[in-house]
Amino acid sequence: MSDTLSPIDTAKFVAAKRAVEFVEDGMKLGLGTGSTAFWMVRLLGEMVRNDGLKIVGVPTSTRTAELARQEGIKVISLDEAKWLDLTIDGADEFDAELNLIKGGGGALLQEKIVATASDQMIVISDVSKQVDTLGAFPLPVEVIPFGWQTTKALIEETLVSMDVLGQRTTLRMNGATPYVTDEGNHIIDLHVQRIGNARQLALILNQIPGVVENGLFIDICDVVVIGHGDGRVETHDINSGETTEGLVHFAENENIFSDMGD
Ligand SMILES: O=C[C@H](O)[C@H](O)[C@H](O)COP(=O)(O)O
Repeated sequence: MSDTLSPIDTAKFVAAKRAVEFVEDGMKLGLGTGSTAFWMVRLLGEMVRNDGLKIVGVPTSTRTAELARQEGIKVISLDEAKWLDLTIDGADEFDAELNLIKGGGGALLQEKIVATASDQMIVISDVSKQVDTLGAFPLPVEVIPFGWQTTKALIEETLVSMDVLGQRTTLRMNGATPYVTDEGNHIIDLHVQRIGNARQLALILNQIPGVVENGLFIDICDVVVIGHGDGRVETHDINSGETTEGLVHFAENENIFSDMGD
């Protein structure tokens, strides 16, 4: 459908384009992180500059804060906002109940705080992230650097005690050094293959000393907008049970594609 974007980027773009239709004047928005959320922030920037949309945004990472400012979106802190109308963010996996794995880009902690402090969370995703059971994507767990090897061992013991299929854990690296999150923490990725009881695992992981937060988002997401490479979008609302389908039209020469940077 698009000569400018690959099918995967088209899918991400159309999901974002449909999701920003939920945004209304005066809203306080949570701004997600990642390659799908990138389009959402770009589109909101256009709406602010061209249509006079009045919003304030609470970013979920330093990357998103920088992009939002570049786009002319007024950025405030969560403490200034206190509560948000809507958060739009990507995900690494989502299931039929709209439970999620997030944190592939390392931003899960701020993302979970921001999404939880929102009346509504919309996930934007390409169709490849839809799964029957969460867990094929390695589950990120944010840990404090102090004693991280002990925390990692405790996480592995927990996986064994819960009989989780696949108990390998790896410290996320950034080249030769451990990856460091915006909060100065590390991330341990859990290669569990399949998470039978995501609700229970999310609770138990957070009880391990040294664990700050895990990437399982349970009962937080309200709506998922799924984009396809041919421009189709599906929207599922978990609260109303409503599902809609449509086609998002966009012009190849939209300004938004002219300075994509990367
Ligand atoms: O930490 C990163 C976030 O949870 C992202 O929303 C998630 O990894 C999906 O990112 P992307 O849209 O780039 O696939």
